Amino acid sequence: MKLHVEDLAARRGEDLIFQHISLVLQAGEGLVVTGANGSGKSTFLRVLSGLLPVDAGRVRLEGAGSDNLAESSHYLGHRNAMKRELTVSENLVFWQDFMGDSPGGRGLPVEVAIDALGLSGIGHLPFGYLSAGQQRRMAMARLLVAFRPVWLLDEPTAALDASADRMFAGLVRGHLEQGGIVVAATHQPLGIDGVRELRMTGFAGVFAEAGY
Ligand SMILES: Nc1ncnc2c1ncn2[C@@H]1O[C@H](COP(=O)(O)OP(=O)(O)OP(=O)(O)O)[C@@H](O)[C@H]1O
Repeated sequence: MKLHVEDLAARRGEDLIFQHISLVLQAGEGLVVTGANGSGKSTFLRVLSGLLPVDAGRVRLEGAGSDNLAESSHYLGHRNAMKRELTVSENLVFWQDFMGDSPGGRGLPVEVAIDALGLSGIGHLPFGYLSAGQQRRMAMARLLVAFRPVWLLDEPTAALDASADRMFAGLVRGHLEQGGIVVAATHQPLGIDGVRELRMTGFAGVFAEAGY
C-alpha cells in the first residue's frame, strides 16, 4: 500500500492555505503534521479525508482495497463524533455497523476495544457522562472496531493524560507494525520513533525527518 500526495494545494474560502505539498507514505509509515495555530494542519487532514476539496494536485491510494482514501481511512477530528445520549457501547456498535471493515482486516469486538482503551466497566454509561479524557479515549476506540488501513488523526491526544498518551502511542505503533499508515496533526510529540514530519509553514509544507 502507498499513499501518494501530489503537488497538493487547498483553500479555505478565497485564501490559499498551502500549496506544492508532495509526499509518498508506504505501508508501515507514519507522518506527523506540525505547525503553528492556523498554519493548515487540520485543512491538510480534511483534504486527505475528502471532507474538503483539493484546490490543485491530487491524493491517491495504491494497493489498498479501494483507491479512494476517504473509503479506506478513519478520520478522527477535533470532535469525538459520539452521541451524548447513547452509551459508550451503543456508540461504538453504531460506528462498527455503519463503517464495516475495509478489505484486508477486521475490527475488534466492541468490548475488546473498550478494554484496549483502558475503559473497562464504563461501557454502559452515556457518552455524555464521561470526562473529556475518557471521551477522547472512546473516540479512539472507533479506530479499532472497524478496520481501515489509513488513520487520519487531528490532535488525537488533546485532553489525554500521560498514561493515555502512552496507550495511544502503542495503538499507533501497532497499526504501523501491521502495515497501516498514520497521518497525525499534533502540537505534542506522539512518542513514536522514526515517523516523518511535515511542518506546515503557511502557504507551503516543509519536510523534515524527525525522531518524533
Ligand atoms: N471555513 C473557513 N473559511 C475561511 N478560512 C478558514 C476556514 N476554516 C479555517 N480557515 C482558516 O484556514 C487556516 C488554516 O486553519 P487550520 O484549522 O487548518 O489550521 P491548524 O494548523 O489546524 O490550526 P490549529 O493548530 O489552531 O488547530 C486558518 O488561517 C483559518 O483561519
